[in-house]
Amino acid sequence: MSTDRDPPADVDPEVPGSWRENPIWQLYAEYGTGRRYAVLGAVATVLGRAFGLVPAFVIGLAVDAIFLAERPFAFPLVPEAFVPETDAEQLYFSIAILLGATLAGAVASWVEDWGWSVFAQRVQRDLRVDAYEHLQDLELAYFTGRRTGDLMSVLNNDVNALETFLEDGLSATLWVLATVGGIGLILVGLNVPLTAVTLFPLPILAAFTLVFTRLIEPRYLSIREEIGDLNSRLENNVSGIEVIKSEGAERFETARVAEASDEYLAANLSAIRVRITYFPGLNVISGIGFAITFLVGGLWVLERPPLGLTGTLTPGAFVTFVIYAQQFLWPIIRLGDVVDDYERAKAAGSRVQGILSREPAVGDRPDARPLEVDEGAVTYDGVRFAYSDETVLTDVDVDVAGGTTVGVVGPTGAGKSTLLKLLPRLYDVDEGVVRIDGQDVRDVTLRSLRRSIGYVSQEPFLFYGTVRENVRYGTFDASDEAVERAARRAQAHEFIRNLPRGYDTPVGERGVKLSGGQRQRLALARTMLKDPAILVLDEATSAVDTETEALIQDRLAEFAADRTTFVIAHRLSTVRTADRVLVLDDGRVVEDGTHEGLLKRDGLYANFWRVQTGDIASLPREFLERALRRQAVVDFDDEETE
Ligand SMILES: Nc1ncnc2c1ncn2[C@@H]1O[C@H](COP(=O)(O)OP(=O)(O)OP(=O)(O)O)[C@@H](O)[C@H]1O
Repeated sequence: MSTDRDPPADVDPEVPGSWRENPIWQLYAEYGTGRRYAVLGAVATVLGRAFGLVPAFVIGLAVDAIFLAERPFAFPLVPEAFVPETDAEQLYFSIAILLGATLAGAVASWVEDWGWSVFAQRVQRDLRVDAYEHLQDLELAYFTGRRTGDLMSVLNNDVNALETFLEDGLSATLWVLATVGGIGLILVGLNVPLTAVTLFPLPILAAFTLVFTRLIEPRYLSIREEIGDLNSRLENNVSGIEVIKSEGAERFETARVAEASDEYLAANLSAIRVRITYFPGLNVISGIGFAITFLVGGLWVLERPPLGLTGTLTPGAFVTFVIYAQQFLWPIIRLGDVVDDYERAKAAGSRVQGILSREPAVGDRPDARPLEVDEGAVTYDGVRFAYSDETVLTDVDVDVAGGTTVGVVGPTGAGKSTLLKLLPRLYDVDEGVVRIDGQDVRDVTLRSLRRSIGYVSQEPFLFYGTVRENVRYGTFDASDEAVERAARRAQAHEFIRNLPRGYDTPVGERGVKLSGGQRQRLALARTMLKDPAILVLDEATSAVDTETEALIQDRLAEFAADRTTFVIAHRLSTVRTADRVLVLDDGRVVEDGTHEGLLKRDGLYANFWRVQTGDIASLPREFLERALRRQAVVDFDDEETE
């Protein structure tokens, strides 16, 4: 089964050998539903090539039959009755066939492009939607372990690379086969020995192409790596522009971008050096081959067959040979491109497959039932949890009666957020059980579970859209009145009204910039509209000023009265009125009671209270020493100071 420690999306999984396991084949088998378009494209490709070969043949025939009278004016597929008799008529007939073939070639080319494009575009669309749907079903841990840029590049660049290959690569392969096959057939029909001479450079061209592919492959790979680094740097810098400016780090960053660009440049130049040698090399080889055909054919027409060859060669057949011999070069060059596109598409396909074949670690069990919330009682029973190697929660046993408001406090990194992320199964426990009204959260459907829990985080995310759309997010059928009611309850209505277009003001990326406190209030409104049975507020009001917080608290108390509510807060005044306060330290629940009770107990909570009421002088020395040690652990986490 997959784990957190799987390779990131930009690392190609091993591609198995059998063609059935080839990622392009697998994706084609699954998504190539528009196959009839591909078949249409293929037929048009072959026909188009056939029409494309007609002119050289007709010119050769016209030279021989009309001008030199060396052979009869006869076409392979045209009945004799249709062929005119006089030279002038034969010339017009030849021109008519040339024009007809050109026209038919144009129609075939249109059908070819249309068929292949529709086929490839459909695969691209279906594959992207499917890969996205699958990706969003994967557990949160999958996302936190990966760079956003990598995942974006799978959904964008890799899916596009596949589309390019399906659209251009497959048709180009057929085009090459049809060209070489068609020319070969005609040449063999005209003169077998000279065909052998004309085809002579083919194996040399193929070997030369193979060497080129071997040399260029690692260079292309290194270009992809360098562009990945450069993109990550640019993406990071654009997101962090505020820090760059406030730290006056523009020159430093320009130098870093220049450095990444230099590496990209070097990688590109290295590939360019190989590529620009390849194409002239192809020209030289095929040019020599062409010259040999010209020489042998020329001598043959002028005097007699050279090199001990036998048979006849008419001047017209010689012209046809010369034209076709030149046309051999292009299929080979195109084949080089196809091989290149194929390699790229195979790597891209295996990355897309990497996402599609991954089973979500957090998902519905086959027999999952909808969650039934009655009281809203929450139980943590012997819970242990670790993010990969680091154990964050140990032996957590908590019983919360339905309708209770529970404050959760503790030093930074104690595991408060993690504890509550286990409730909507953003992560699954490693040991123990989390229950809601006696039902293991892993036994119920994710949809019903998450509908029943409202989770407001410290840094709420706003989608690009209007304020109204953001509040309505998740409760998509809510009326405008309901949206406004929720906003009033979250103390957001007043500031929304003062925005340029009120509830219709665009926010989120590229929208009006809202303050941290305003964003938090929109997120609260979103949750209040959802009206969940269980509410989790994770530092949900940390960014609002104390005066607004007091107002929000008042409304929240009313909202939380009949539902189970967890409130994580550093500001202890926020949890003071809670029915119960859990104090977490180093992944364990170390204190549990009411505000008054915990003050009397004179433990960790009481010391936090002293800090917040400014009574630093009466803090025990031991508390300060522990705080210092804890800071060291938080700051230098990987050095394991404790
Ligand atoms: N997605 C994650 N992947 C790996 N480790 C994580 C992840 N999220 C949190 N942690 C680690 O787990 C520990 C507990 O984090 P958590 O956010 O639950 O603490 P917290 O008590 O809510 O802290 P704070 O008060 O600072 O928000 C920390 O050491 C943190 O570094």
